[in-house]
Amino acid sequence: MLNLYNIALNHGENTLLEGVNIQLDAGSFCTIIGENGCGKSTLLRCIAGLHAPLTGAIMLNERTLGDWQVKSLAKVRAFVNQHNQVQFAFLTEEILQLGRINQTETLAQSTALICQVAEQLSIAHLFGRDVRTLSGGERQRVFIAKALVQLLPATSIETTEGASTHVQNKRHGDGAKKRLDGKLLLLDEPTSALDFRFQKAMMDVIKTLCQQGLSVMCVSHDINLVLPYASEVILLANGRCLAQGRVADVITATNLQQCFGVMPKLIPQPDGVPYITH
Ligand SMILES: Nc1ncnc2c1ncn2[C@@H]1O[C@H](COP(=O)(O)OP(=O)(O)OP(=O)(O)O)[C@@H](O)[C@H]1O
Repeated sequence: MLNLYNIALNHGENTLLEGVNIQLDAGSFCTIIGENGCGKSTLLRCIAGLHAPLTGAIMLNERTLGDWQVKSLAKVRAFVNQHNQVQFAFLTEEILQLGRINQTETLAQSTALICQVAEQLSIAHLFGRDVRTLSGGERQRVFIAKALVQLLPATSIETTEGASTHVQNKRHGDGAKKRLDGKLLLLDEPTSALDFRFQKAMMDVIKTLCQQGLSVMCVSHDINLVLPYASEVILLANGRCLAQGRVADVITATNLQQCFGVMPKLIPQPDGVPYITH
């Protein structure tokens, strides 16, 4: 659903990205890992349309980004920035409503979806609050919720099954997976401000949406948190893909040493994804 061909980007004499090729399928959770300043956010921002690459092409659902109409693109691609600064006195629910700005639906429909997503991400109690007064973690959850509100169909409802919750289509039931095919969520360090409980809760919500066809690209420094959820990994170094593919193939001591310049210890785990420590 997402293809990057030979992406390069410079800033002055500095090469920020070079020769980046990526293919992402529907339902994939791709995590991007690499040292500070290697170009992870720059890469996400290119896909988000905030930087124009010097060379190469980015195609979403087999259409070049530049060929998309802005409103259509906003319904299938959402970006959560690393820093969510707000200049004006928006209420939490107003931020979420911005996620539905391109939809042709009634206020009741958008409000219903917003309430469901807010409930799922445990931010409903923040309605009525100026987002500038929220804590870092509360604000991070609000902006991830806004991105989900932007991508989800208005008919989504929230259900609870045992300990886990998921968003499911009221009318189509088990046809849920089809509904999010072709939709892309770009996350730049989405759990950096979240506490122990919400880190896992957030990852579980996103995993469930991936099972419904959502594709996710997620930059994170919290390797041990994200790797168990990742269907694929990109190791970025100096703006180039050092390695990319399945976790088992990419997450090796040698690759990580090459990426970060320190030799890690990989402790085997029952799920096959090693715990990485110094
Ligand atoms: N507007 C800019 N002007 C000059 N240099 C920039 C600009 N934006 C980014 N850079 C540089 O590009 C490089 C890549 O930045 P980027 O934010 O993509 O890194 P990152 O891998 O996301 O890092 P981190 O892990 O610290 O968030 C860095 O060296 C950064 O200083």
